[in-house]
Amino acid sequence: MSRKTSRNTRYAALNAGDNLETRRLIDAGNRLAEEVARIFPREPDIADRHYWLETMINHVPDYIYAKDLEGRFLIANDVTVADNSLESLRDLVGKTDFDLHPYEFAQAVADTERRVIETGEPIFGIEERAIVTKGRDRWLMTSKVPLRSKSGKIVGTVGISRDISDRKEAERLLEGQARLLEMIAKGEPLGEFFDELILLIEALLPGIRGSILLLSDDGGHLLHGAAPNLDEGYCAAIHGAEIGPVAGSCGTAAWRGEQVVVSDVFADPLWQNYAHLLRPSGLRSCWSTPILSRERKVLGTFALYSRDVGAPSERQQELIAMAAHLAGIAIERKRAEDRIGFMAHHDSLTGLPNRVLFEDQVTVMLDAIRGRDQWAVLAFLDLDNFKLINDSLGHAAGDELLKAVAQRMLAAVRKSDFVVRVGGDEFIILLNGLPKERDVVLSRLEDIRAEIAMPVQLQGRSLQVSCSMGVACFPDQGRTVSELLANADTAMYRAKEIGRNNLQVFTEEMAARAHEKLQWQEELREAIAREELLLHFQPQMSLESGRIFAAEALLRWKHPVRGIISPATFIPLAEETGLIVPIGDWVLRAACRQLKAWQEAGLPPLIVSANVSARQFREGNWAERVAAILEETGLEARYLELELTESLIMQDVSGAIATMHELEAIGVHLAIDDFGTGYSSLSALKRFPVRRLKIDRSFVADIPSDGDDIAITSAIISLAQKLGLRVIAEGVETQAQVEFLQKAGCDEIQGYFFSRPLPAHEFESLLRQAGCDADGI
Ligand SMILES: Nc1nc2c(ncn2[C@@H]2O[C@@H]3COP(=O)(O)O[C@H]4[C@@H](O)[C@H](n5cnc6c(=O)[nH]c(N)nc65)O[C@@H]4COP(=O)(O)O[C@H]3[C@H]2O)c(=O)[nH]1
Repeated sequence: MSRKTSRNTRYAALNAGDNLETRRLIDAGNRLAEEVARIFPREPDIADRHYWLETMINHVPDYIYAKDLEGRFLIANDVTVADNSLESLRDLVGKTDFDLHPYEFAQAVADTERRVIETGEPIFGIEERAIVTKGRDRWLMTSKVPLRSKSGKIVGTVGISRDISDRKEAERLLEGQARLLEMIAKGEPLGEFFDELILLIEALLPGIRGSILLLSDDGGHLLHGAAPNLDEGYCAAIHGAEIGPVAGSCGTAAWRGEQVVVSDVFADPLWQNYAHLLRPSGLRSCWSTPILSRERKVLGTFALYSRDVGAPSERQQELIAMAAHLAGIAIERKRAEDRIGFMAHHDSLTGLPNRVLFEDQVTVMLDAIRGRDQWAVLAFLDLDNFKLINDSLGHAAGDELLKAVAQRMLAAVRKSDFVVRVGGDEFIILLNGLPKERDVVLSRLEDIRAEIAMPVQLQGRSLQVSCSMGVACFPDQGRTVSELLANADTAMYRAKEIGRNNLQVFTEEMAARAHEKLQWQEELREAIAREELLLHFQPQMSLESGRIFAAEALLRWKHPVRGIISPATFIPLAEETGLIVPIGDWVLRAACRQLKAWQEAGLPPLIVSANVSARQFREGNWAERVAAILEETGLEARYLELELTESLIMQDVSGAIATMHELEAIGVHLAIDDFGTGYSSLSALKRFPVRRLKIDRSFVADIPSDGDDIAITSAIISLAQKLGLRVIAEGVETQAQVEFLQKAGCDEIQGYFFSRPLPAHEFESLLRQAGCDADGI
């Protein structure tokens, strides 16, 4: 016995390797041998020994058996007999595995035993799937050693097999879970994931069939998810079934948000409307568990069907819970992915496709139309005065308006067309496959414009918003996406230029104008650096003293080719492009520097006034910039007057007043230019910290012949007097105008009557001649 023990130990060392089960098996054998040696007397009675041995092996839960050279069972312990569904050892002795099990398994066993017999070498720890005819299939870990006679001759085999089904199942579950998690991580299609999940559960629970149903977006119906081994007809019949308090296992589970176990579908009232559908399949029980989100909202159901009547076992419940949990993760993950994908390609406010999606798809759409006798029409669309609505009614109202407009556009186009929000209040509409007829195109687009212009109810008000459109047709007005976009943009620009609320189709002439404008813009950008800008000065005269008290600095551009260019030509461009900001700084610096130079040259005190554009004024730190320029040029603030147009102030009255106070605090004076054109209210005017009103040239021009202009001018003068403001009339050209203004009580005049704007040196001569008197400084 001790000799055998040491041999076994040696085998263990040789063959077991790292296999834990094998090692345990061998250790158990070794311990058994030692125990037998300890318990048995040295020379026991042979019958006792036989009995003891038999008792012992019958207590071992593993299968222990010996076979002859032909694989016939010679002896086996009780568990081997019982698990082969036999009554007694006698029923087993003399049988081979071919008598007991399916051919393939029996053959595999016979092959192993043959090897042991032929080599005389034992084999330890073979893992084999025992596919048995009777009883349940199981996984075994088997060791086989040669059975020898007393003389050492091999007369058969001895086998020990341990049922390792539980361990194998746990391993299989772990592997399956890992595979499923990997599928989730890789974002594999949900259908494939569900199939894999159900197949895993079905493999772990033989005879059971699984199904996954998904809750519809409206939350009222269950839709087919996966059921790889359920009858297709049954799946089709329950697809779209309504959920409710009496709606089979799944419909009821989704309705209640909790597991519904139906042990017998033919006896349970929950199945009254569905049982007949299941009858052909032979399935009897159905246990359905809701698949829940992290917030515990029902996403769908995971159901198991069994041929047996009954409820799930503890083990089955564990698997159901695991499967429903994994399905929930996969669905949520997929939805999050879909959401991210949607958000990356759509505008979050309106839900319309965004520019990314447009750029992804537009080429394909254009390619589809290429070669056909049709147009794809690309329209840029911009809401007119959207900013005003946004600023006055608030962003929430602006958002509502955008949503309403987006819906209207969508409703006005066909499914094959494309409406895109490019940003802010800008949209692109791509109409696909229109006949090449200008009238048809225009009428379609005008219909869309009319839809947009229908009143919208916002915050209890009825609002109407118009839009400007720029249009380019593929392929005639752009053969590539970028050409088409650029040309539609040019047409859109033109639509805005001619007063908004209209539609312009791209023309070559527009392109030429746009090109020319671009050139102007470049030249203007360089004009500052090339020192092509200069100032002219126009005197402002007091009607009381008849003397010059101020000079308005007026910008000129000395173009190397085009000669002197009037600011009326280039200031609008400078404002549009933002170049007015550096240009405005230059003007202010040059004006202050010139006045300081005149002061240092001994000329009497004089005010210099400069125009300020809206864009400059809106620069956040504008008052600081003015202060810095005064500091830099050394001019005292009280000699500087800034002319703000009435319309500039009216764009944002409270913001303008705040900036005006900042300027006032520095010591700079302010005047309102073009007064009378911007509809400032009397109450607003009272709040402006200004010193002077400048009557717009247009009212002065027809004085004294035009009665209306006389009335307006007189009203402005008396208004200014009442508010304690000085008033100056600009554009004064005639003696008659001067006389009228004098009589009306106007304080000051500016205009060709007295002098045109002059270059600095000529203005200086005029000053020296006429003298000056900056009263009130
Ligand atoms: N018909 C007529 N016109 C007269 C008479 N007296 C003066 N003018 C013109 O009227 C304009 C007065 O300037 P404004 O109303 O501020 O109108 C200015 C002002 O809005 C803008 N501007 C000029 N310089 C600057 C500047 O430095 N910055 C900004 N932002 N705008 C400027 O360009 C506009 C045009 O400037 P200019 O061409 O210099 O035109 C000047 C001046 O030459 C007259 O008796 N009859």
